Amino acid sequence: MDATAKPIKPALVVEPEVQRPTRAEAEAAVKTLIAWAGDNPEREGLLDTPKRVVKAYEELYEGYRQNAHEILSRTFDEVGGYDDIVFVRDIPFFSHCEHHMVPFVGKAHIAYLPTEGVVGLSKLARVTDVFARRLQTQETLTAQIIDAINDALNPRGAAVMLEAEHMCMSMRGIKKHGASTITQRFTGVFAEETAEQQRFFSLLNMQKS
Ligand SMILES: Nc1nc2c(ncn2[C@@H]2O[C@H](COP(=O)(O)OP(=O)(O)OP(=O)(O)O)[C@@H](O)[C@H]2O)c(=O)[nH]1
Ligand SMILES: [Zn+2]
Repeated sequence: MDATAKPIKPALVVEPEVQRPTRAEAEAAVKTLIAWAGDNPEREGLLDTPKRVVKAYEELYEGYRQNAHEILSRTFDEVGGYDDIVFVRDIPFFSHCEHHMVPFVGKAHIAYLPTEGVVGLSKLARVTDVFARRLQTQETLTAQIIDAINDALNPRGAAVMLEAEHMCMSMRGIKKHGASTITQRFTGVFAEETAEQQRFFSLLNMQKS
């Protein structure tokens, strides 16, 4: 390998390294799971369910076919020299835990300090979805979002906080409805300077007008 080549970060790997089964194989697997749950996959109400589930999976897991770097590649320089904090909070997301394939649902709060122009605000929400629409842990999701922002925008600092409820803890297992999990990661000046970190928290807690 060329010693200067930049290694691909796992966060930016788009395609899983597995052979994708055919749609028919995926539908057959759903049929098996219906029977495993205890129902009859041949009864009328369930006949089209494998098709619908596979179609839903295409949407729920579309992040595997998307590229965060591409989404963040379009930046705007004409922002009147603005170089202070850009903070988008309360971005709703849905993901699925990689242990049980059950949803976890919550909000992302994302901030960065621009250096080379700013990115469209919606792109921060899109990047959240690129990684949320995969099988995840909340920790990995947090790390992948901030890695993608750092990689694409080279900001002076970035901060990502996620708060979510995991249905695998509410609907099954320990059954603790309402428990929320918070994960956060700071890089650059948000990691190095307490004052910047405090600014993140005060904006996070600021009353909405
Ligand atoms: N750290 C972390 N754990 C998670 C996440 N999503 C689910 N889990 C946990 O993953 C763990 C899997 O534990 P296991 O003991 O292997 O599986 P299990 O027998 O189904 O566990 P229980 O949920 O306790 O019934 C559970 O404790 C879940 O709460 C996540 O995003 N991050
Ligand atoms: Zn789980």
